[in-house]
Amino acid sequence: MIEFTKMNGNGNNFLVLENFKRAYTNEELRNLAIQACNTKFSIGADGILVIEESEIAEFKMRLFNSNGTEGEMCGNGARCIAKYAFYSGMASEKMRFETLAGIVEGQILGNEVMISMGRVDLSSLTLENTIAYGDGIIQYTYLVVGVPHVVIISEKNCVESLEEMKRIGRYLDGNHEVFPEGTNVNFVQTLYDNMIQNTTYERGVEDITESCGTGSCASAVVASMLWGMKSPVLVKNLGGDNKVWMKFDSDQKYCDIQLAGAANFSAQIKMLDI
Ligand SMILES: N[C@H](CCC[C@H](N)C(=O)O)C(=O)O
Repeated sequence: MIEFTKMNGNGNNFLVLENFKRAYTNEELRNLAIQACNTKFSIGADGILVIEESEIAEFKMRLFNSNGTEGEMCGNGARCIAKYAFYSGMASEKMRFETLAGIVEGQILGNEVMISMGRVDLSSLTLENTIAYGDGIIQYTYLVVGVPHVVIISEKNCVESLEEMKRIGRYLDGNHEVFPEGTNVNFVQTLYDNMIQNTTYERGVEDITESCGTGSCASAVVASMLWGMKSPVLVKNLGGDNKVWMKFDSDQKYCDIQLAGAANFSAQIKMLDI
């Protein structure tokens, strides 16, 4: 029997698993993610968030996506883990934890959680790349915010439906010549002055999710660089809002990013039949 806590950040939902004594090997965690995240035959989730000991911070967060791959970072997941650590007495309101993408800082702010994502390297960022798709081309920006992200302006590329977003997402994620590690794909649209709509196809889930934290940050950076949007940018996702603060270096080569939004508990689960 395996005990999980189910949590979500704006509907981006995870099964939290403690693995302090390294009771589960990487292989077991991969298989567990594939099995437990299956909605029809098991519990269902976008991924498993694993908490382990860290030698350089208070604890370590790992993400195993629903297809069994391990992601380096997860913004919505980081908020959930911070809340989990706080409510289970592992950390105080302010904490530092390790991820494969480096150390992040979390702060509990009532029902919301703020995550300092650290410095994002923008030195190799080109805003308008093109790639062939069907009979035409797609214009996109590529940047890494902990994990790889493509940002596509929906209107400019005439992307209208979720089905089309999923098709484009799967096509780019699967194009390993251009994206050797695969990629998350965000579709962004301006709503008002400092407000955007962001819809994300997630690598590792191979589908559109309700929200993506690192994707919200990637889209906010692009909105700021392309449209001059001022920080903080309110990022509307299908499942709720994320707020993104950005501080660019004077030459725009680096950006310090903070992400805030909801993190909620939904269930305590004992998984049977493994
Ligand atoms: N949903 C996550 C991103 C997960 C990244 C994962 N899909 C990968 O790239 O392996 C977030 O809130 O930032």
